[in-house]
Amino acid sequence: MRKNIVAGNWKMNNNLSESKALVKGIKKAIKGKELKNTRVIVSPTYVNLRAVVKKAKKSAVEVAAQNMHQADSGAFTGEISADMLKSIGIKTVILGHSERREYFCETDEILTKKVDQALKNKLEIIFCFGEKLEERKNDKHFEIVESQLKNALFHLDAKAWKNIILAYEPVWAIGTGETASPEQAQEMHAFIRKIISEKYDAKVAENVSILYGGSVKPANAKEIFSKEDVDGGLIGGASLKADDFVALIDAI
Ligand SMILES: O=C[C@H](O)COP(=O)(O)O
Repeated sequence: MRKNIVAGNWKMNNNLSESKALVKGIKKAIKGKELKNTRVIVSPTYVNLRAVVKKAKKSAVEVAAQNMHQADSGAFTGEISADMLKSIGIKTVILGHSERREYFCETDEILTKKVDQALKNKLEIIFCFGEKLEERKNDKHFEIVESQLKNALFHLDAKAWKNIILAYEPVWAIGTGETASPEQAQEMHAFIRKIISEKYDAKVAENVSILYGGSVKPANAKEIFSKEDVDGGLIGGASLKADDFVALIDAI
């Protein structure tokens, strides 16, 4: 059975003490809570990963990296490898976030390499994708999403999908305050499950968690998360305050 997931992407926010305080707050707030079928993940910036992993120890909070490089090692100044992440206790990595695609020129081709590299290193992937506003306006959103998934993930065999979490994030809804309606999210998530089922089988499609991301906050989370094919959220802004983030966990 697939899991619900509430994942906080802290992006380029929180210095060391802020990161430690935030994870401590989340850890304290969820202690003793019955999380049932829900995973809680936070994703600090690289330099704070180790400290957050340490603070999150002996709690239900898992820690993910926001990115990694596709090569094993070598002359790639400023980059981080899968092996480095693993060596500090990281088991999950976010790949393909629209900010990486937009500001750091990450193409489907590069993302395919990153996906393969992560899986080769036994890292679980939260794979992000989603259409831009123009694409939605021109009714191209299904086509775009399908091509993003096909290009970076459909070369994988069915077994590999055990280590894939999908995060549908319409670019027009990220950090804008504008959320996809629960119906728009459900429509897209059902479409995603359908194309995975067609490519693989119903079991793979049913077992993959599909998160929604884009201006999810305590006020709208319950309605979005209640949709059948929405298995939680990848949260930006609202993951930066422990109270808000925990309210989202409660909304599942
Ligand atoms: O990774 C998270 C998404 O980009 C959503 O960000 P947001 O909740 O601030 O809109």
